[in-house]
Amino acid sequence: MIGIFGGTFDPVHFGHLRPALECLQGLDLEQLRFIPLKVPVHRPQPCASPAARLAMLEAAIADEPRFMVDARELERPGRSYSYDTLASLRAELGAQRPLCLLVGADAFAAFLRWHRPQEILELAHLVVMRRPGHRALVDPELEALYARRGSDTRAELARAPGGRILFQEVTQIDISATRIRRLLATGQSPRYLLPEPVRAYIARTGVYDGCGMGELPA
Ligand SMILES: Nc1ncnc2c1ncn2[C@@H]1O[C@H](COP(=O)(O)OP(=O)(O)OP(=O)(O)O)[C@@H](O)[C@H]1O
Ligand SMILES: O=C(O)c1ccc[n+]([C@@H]2O[C@H](COP(=O)([O-])O)[C@@H](O)[C@H]2O)c1
Repeated sequence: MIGIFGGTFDPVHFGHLRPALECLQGLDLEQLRFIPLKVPVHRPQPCASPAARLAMLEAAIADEPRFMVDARELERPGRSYSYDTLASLRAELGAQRPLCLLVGADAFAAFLRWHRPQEILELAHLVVMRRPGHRALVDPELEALYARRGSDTRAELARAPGGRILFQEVTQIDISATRIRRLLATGQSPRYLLPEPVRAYIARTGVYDGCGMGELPA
């Protein structure tokens, strides 16, 4: 099984990395691809450039052999729809290989408003990571989807290319990229919230200088 973890990663932090590693280990994934988006469908444009977010991701995962960065969304013009990304991965990896799309609880809560959600679920399994302060099953429609597609076992995911939804227990880490950008905007250090090479990259390049504070999630 291959894992796919899409995000803005503006910047990548330990709230991404530790839960992602626990999914990799818990589901015994062959590899986990971090896929930074280019043009968000659902939120304002990222503060750091695609090249900077890519460089920070590469620095963050360099020591974990089964982690890799996949830059296909950065190379594709237009909005970064997850459906398009999964369709292109499917074309490369074949119809049968199980794909697991990792999403945090907040991303999953909005899943039915994504572009072509039903088709996404045909192309891949969804692996939902709980996240502090966020509910995953937020409405009856999503609950109904989970009632039909929910799964508790890795074995069930391994048997099909996609179509199941699994909640993976992960360490709860209350870190967001918004909070890190706010610290930087107020001249405070983000040290220990993200990997040291990423912190050093930010300090060296000034990539977040002049970036707004952003809204903290409620
Ligand atoms: N602390 C965390 N715990 C679990 N999942 C997380 C955490 N932070 C982010 N994620 C998940 O990682 C994916 C990418 O998130 P993203 O890059 O938007 O990070 P973020 O910290 O939420 O950023 P921002 O604060 O800019 O919205 C999403 O599926 C999100 O739910
Ligand atoms: O394709 C969509 O319609 C869609 C809508 C919202 C979010 N996503 C994807 O969900 C992932 C997490 O998004 P975010 O904002 O939490 O970084 C990222 O890969 C987004 O491209 C995708």
